[in-house]
Amino acid sequence: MQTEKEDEDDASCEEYVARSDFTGSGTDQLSFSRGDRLLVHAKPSSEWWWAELQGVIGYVPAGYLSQDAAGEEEEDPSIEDPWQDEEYFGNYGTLRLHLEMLSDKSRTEAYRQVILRNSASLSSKRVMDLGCGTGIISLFCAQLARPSMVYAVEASSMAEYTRQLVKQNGCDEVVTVLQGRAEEIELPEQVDVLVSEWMGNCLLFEFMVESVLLARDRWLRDGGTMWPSSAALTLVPCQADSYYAEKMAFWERPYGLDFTPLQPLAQQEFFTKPKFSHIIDPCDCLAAPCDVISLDMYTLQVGDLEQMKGQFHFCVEKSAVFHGFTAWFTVCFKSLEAGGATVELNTGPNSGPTHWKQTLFMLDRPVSVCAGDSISGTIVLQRNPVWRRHMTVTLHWTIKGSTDNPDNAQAGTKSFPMWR
Ligand SMILES: N=C(N)NC/C=C/[C@H]1O[C@@H](n2cnc3c(N)ncnc32)[C@H](O)[C@@H]1O
Repeated sequence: MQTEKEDEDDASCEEYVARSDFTGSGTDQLSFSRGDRLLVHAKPSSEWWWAELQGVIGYVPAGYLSQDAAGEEEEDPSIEDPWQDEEYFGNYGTLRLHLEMLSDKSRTEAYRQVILRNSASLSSKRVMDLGCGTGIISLFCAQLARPSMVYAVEASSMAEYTRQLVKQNGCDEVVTVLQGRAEEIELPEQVDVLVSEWMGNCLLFEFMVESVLLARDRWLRDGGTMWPSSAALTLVPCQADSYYAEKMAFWERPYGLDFTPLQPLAQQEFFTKPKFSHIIDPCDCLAAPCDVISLDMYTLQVGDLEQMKGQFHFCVEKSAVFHGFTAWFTVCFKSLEAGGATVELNTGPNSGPTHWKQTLFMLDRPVSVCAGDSISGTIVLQRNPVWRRHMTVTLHWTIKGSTDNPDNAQAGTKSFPMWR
């Protein structure tokens, strides 16, 4: 028999259904699986609610929950595969993306340098190459070092060709190709080194990093090495005159006509999403770039990926038009030898070009800034609760003049879906 208080409590509780798995991080977040029915006790914020599942209480991301009207589990047919694996691995079953990655000398040479500089220490080591693609990293291991075994794991149909490449290059004694998702395959043993080239645009897009963390927890021995060992997302305020002219100013006087009524459409169409494969010229940077998010691949947890937050404070170095922010990433590979040299792969404007290039986030309206002004704020990478390879990047910024009094500060915020 429920007491009046319990009735009252239940009355204030609402039942929700989880639309996707969620792995909580920290003690106060509640983990759950898709289809779980949670009792929401309170909604302290629009993002995080206080909920209960089988007697356990904790914070849950509100975006993961839906209140299906009829009460039975209505599966949204459009969300048949939140990881879009069919399309994702389908793409990697063709050569286009592998050719792009292999043609990227900065990227591929960086991994080759890691193997070369650690070749002595790699002797008799067991290596897992997660998402090996055509197997280039595994072939470097067999060609430049003497590991005892390399498990080259590849989920797409490319794996059968990778097996041929391994045999064609006389590496089949050392390299074993396993076709399947890293989360599902079984290795005969733990490994000493987990190497993977998992970085997506803005570092995290595609969220292949989740697969790397799950494999780390399952197959990397204690004290084993993660390659990359760390990663950092870098941000800088920038001018983007040519992009702005091409997409927005163009409508001012095409062929002597006034097409400015189309500019709101242009803003919506060209500036709502980030511009992948932007190439920023170092002189477009309005301030010294700064690392806004840093990942330690030994301690990072899957739950941490739901929301990554960073802060920035830029001192504007030259008077210019502030069109937006540009982001890129750097990964580091620590040496297998204590004190050995770290190899770095930097995808920024002062390093060799890579296939990632940089990512440009255009403001809705450019702002003129002067040397000495400050641009400070936060960046939030919010993982999409349903489409698990996607995220939204939200920037909050405040521009303060060096001379103006503080209440002349200009604040702004904008969210950029990548891509849903
Ligand atoms: N975006 C960048 N940089 N690299 C993407 C690299 C992706 C490669 O790794 C494979 N891959 C991705 N995730 C997994 C997984 N969980 N298990 C096995 N293979 C996987 C893809 O099929 C591509 O061949």
